[in-house]
Amino acid sequence: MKNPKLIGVTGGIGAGKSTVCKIFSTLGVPVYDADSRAKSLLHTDMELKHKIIEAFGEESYNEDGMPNRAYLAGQVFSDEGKTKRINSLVHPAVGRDFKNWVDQNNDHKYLIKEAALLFEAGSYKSLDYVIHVSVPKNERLNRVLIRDPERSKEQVLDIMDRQWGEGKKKKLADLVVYNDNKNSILQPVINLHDQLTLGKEI
Ligand SMILES: CC(C)(COP(=O)(O)OP(=O)(O)OC[C@H]1O[C@@H](n2cnc3c(N)ncnc32)[C@H](O)[C@@H]1O)[C@@H](O)C(=O)NCCC(=O)NCCS
Ligand SMILES: Nc1ncnc2c1ncn2[C@@H]1O[C@H](COP(=O)(O)OP(=O)(O)OP(=O)(O)O)[C@@H](O)[C@H]1O
Repeated sequence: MKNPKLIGVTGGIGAGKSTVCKIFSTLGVPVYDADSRAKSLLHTDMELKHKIIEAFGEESYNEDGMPNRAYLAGQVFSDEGKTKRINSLVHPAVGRDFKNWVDQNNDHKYLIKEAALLFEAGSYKSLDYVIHVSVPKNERLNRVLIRDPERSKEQVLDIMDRQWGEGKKKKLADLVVYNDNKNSILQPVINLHDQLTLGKEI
């Protein structure tokens, strides 16, 4: 057991967290994708499923038992109170799941937790370092509209309103990686990997 350092990768919707994490993954570093895990827990964690139905109604799940994501997105992203409600149900379940995952991957020098809401959810406090992937809001909007053709501009702006702004997150981050049209993320990520592999501080 190497008692791995825990590194968070965060950033607003469309910043490029998954893109950054693909590089870490290619370098052989295990990545915990909190957003995907959260979605998976919505149907595999029965206690969570019951709580979601209690809070948002039977329509929260399709007939095949899978979450009705479009319905849930419509519910939670347009209403701050409802975002808080789903977060208060999902985040503790993700926290437990992440702990188990760390225990299963503890033979690495460091591990990555990718999550959109590391700061908002407070879970950054249990990590060693947090990397914030930064891209101006307009550029993120453009990228998400290309990536997610099913979302309207208003829906993406609603999601952005549910997340903290760039300034607040940059202040809390240990390192900011710029993924705008002027900078490449490749070299900063490789440099970081070298530092962490050698056990150096960020
Ligand atoms: C409401 C759900 C079912 C909608 O699913 P859908 O496939 O439409 O969206 P997806 O999960 O891909 O989210 C799109 C983007 O929205 C952002 N986002 C997701 N959940 C939240 C949230 N609770 N608050 C703010 N932003 C969020 C992220 O940037 C994410 O990448 C889903 O987002 C969900 O289960 N959210 C609650 C879980 C959660 O908090 N996840 C994020 C951190 S663990
Ligand atoms: N430097 C870049 N230039 C242009 N497009 C990019 C760049 N980096 C990432 N993208 C694209 O932007 C989109 C958003 O990136 P990605 O999915 O990695 O973001 P994310 O932060 O994981 O988003 P989300 O919070 O929605 O999960 C993707 O389609 C990705 O291919």
